[in-house]
Amino acid sequence: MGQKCMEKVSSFLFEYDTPRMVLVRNKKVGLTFRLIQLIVLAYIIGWVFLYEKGYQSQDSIVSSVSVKLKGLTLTNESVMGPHIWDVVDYVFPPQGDNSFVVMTNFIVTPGQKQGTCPELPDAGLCTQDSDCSKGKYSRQGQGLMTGKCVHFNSTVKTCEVFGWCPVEVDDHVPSPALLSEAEKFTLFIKNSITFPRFKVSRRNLVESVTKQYLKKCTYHKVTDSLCPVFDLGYIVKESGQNFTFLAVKGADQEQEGMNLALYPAFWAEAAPPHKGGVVGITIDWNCDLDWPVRYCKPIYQFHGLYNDDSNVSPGFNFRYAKYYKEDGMDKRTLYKVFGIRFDILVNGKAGKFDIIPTMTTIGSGIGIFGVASVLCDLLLLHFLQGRDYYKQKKFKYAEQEPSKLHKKVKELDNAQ
Ligand SMILES: Nc1ncnc2c1ncn2[C@@H]1O[C@H](COP(=O)(O)OP(=O)(O)OP(=O)(O)O)[C@@H](O)[C@H]1O
Repeated sequence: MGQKCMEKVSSFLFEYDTPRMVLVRNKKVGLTFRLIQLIVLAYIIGWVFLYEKGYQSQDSIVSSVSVKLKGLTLTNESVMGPHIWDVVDYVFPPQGDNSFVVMTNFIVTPGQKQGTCPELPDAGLCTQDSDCSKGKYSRQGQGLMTGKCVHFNSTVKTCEVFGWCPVEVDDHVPSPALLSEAEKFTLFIKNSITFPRFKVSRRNLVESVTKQYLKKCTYHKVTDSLCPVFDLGYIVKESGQNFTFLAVKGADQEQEGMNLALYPAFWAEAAPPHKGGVVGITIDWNCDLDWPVRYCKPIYQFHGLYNDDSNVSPGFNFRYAKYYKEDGMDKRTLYKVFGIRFDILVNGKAGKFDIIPTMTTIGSGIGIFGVASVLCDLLLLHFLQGRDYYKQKKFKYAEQEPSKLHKKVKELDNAQ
């Protein structure tokens, strides 16, 4: 018993078993094997290592964006007269968030005060007082109904409401847009990023953007691709939209019966099929930190968002009011603002050499080499003409144990 045990231990310690290989001298199989190995090698080195940088570990980006706009424009419409607009007047919110609206058009309702006045016909007509439920408001209404049905004009009667009077009339949107000059406004984007894992921080004001350059540069995708000052018109054009149309209602052409025939033919031709008043500005940072950090630079891209073909609620608008006191009474000027919304999004990742992904990639690469043997075995044992011969050579066949011999072995075992 003890001797058997010793034998097992010594065979465990002092023996090494290795699989026996069959060397096949066949040109077809040999060439196929090398070809597959070559393809696998090219895939591992070319794609996995060089293109996908399988030797690097990755980190995602943490970022912050702030903006500043500059530009002036003059409007001269009937209600307000000559009026100059600067950045404080046309950017919402003015604090420089990464998502903001630039006003391009508006409907102004001056001198509103709390009181009673007839509702607009849009909110519903009436014929008698009982059509107007006191204290209620209609969905499209601008005040609470007083319960009276009054003349809106000589032909139409609407419910009287208690609200900010006179009510806003917004069925005529100025066209061309009042602030169409907004196309020339400039947008300055400041973007700070960090890759916390690699402890690398960068700004979009990279080494080549000096104080002097910043004062006079304007972004152009070919000539000034690192300048962080952008013309709004250029951004909208690059996003595949048409500023002139977008500015009217914050929506592209063909919206709500805009008659293209009224516009010069080249506008209609130039206008792409996009609609919607939202422009996405993306800043991409893809940094290979095995190289000096100065090569880590932002790439700006512009996208037209809301590009659907729906005619329902096109564009972008909201209301805001400026309040003042006149003769001891609270009054306000109401603005329905049409604008273009800009959303700045930052994407990016950084990679740096790391031994763990390198070893993992090499390991999986070696594993993929096994594919060559599997495919060549398939070819050799199932498709080649001499497949039976190769099977004979590859496999050692063992028939079932002869029963007599089996008995003898058992007897010997028992005798021991
Ligand atoms: N929207 C913009 N368009 C063009 N240039 C801009 C814009 N915003 C800022 N700049 C210029 O970029 C530089 C850096 O701007 P920053 O806001 O840091 O300085 P600033 O002196 O406070 O700017 P400013 O007082 O001119 O608004 C300044 O020269 C500024 O004039």
